[in-house]
Amino acid sequence: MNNFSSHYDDIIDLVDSYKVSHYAKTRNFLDGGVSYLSPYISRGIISTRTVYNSLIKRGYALENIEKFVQELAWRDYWQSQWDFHGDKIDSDLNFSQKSMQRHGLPNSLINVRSSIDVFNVSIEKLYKDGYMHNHMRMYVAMSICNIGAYHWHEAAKWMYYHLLDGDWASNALSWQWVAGCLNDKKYIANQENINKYCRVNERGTYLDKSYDDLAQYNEVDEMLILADEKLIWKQIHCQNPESLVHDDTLIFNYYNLDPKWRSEQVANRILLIEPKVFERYPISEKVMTFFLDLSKNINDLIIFVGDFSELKNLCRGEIYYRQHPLNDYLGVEDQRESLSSVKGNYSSFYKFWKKCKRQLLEERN
Ligand SMILES: Cc1cc2nc3c(=O)[nH]c(=O)nc-3n(C[C@H](O)[C@H](O)[C@H](O)COP(=O)(O)OP(=O)(O)OC[C@H]3O[C@@H](n4cnc5c(N)ncnc54)[C@H](O)[C@@H]3O)c2cc1C
Repeated sequence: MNNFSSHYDDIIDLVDSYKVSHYAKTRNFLDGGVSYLSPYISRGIISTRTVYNSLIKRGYALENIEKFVQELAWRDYWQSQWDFHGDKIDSDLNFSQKSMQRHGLPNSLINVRSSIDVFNVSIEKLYKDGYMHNHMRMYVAMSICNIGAYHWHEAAKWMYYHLLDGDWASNALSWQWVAGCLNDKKYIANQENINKYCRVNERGTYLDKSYDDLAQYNEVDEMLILADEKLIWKQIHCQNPESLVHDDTLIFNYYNLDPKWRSEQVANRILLIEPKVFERYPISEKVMTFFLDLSKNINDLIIFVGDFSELKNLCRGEIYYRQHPLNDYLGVEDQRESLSSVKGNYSSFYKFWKKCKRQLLEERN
């Protein structure tokens, strides 16, 4: 069971005490030495840069922790793709999803009735803890999209709904990567692979086949029944203020909860919850509670539920916010922190990484 603390000092302790040495060798195993930092990075309470700086300060050299830093860079890469493509990441980006036959979600998986036990255990854990290991996310996504022939979009929304680290760029684009919408190649894993990385020994399942057989799959009975699943976010009720005390206003939101951001500035601190964002990308009650708990690290924060335009009417002075593709705010925009300043559209992660790594090495010299 993962208990994700919402206290800032605990989070910084986690960053500063993370032992990265076994990461490259063990990260693909369900019980491997991963960092569990994604809920904090996704909520913008810390950044990929915070994590990298902590490692460098502790004496690690980039060459010895490259795999881990590459994973941090994957996150920045997906973000830069979202910045570049905007809403286009909500549909098949580079290639249409091939052999797709249905929309919706398979009842067996999302209601924990799969004939593959380790899927049931992991999905139950997702509902309970709000976390799923990266390799399991890939297995579940490939089962839904490439075996069950479901379109990726609703399934991605379902996973995002339950993840404490829900980040629409990492989520939607990873689902698209699995479904072959980014590079026209579908990701498939068979039961032997799952058994190895999950340390189980399941036999005779629908995935217990050779890769050639799996590539020819037509239909799997247990994947055909659609779930009647509605993702509803529970609006929080709060009384919006009628006026604000200070001249300037800092906007925090689902993607920016950094208590260190402009912390010296005298300003109103507003947690802006725009219903239109959560209607489009709903989150579960559990995830909402975690988000609100994390926001308590920001002193004197006022929760405002409504559109930016309504908030703007209450503000006298300058409005400050951090850049994010979901924001259509007006005011002074600060950049988000990332590993490097590399931005824009890169057709492959490795082209992006090459530039990012060069910057990281240059900054060392
Ligand atoms: C289908 C699918 C859906 C996903 N949805 C999300 C999501 O909604 N939010 C999210 O943050 N990540 C998502 N990921 C990426 C990845 O699974 C998680 O970032 C990772 O599992 C988080 O666990 P960790 O912090 O222990 O990672 P670690 O392995 O310790 O990695 C350190 C950090 O690097 C970044 N990272 C690691 N792997 C990836 C990756 N494959 N892609 C992007 N960044 C990565 C994360 O910020 C992570 O915190 C998804 C992956 C898949 C395959």
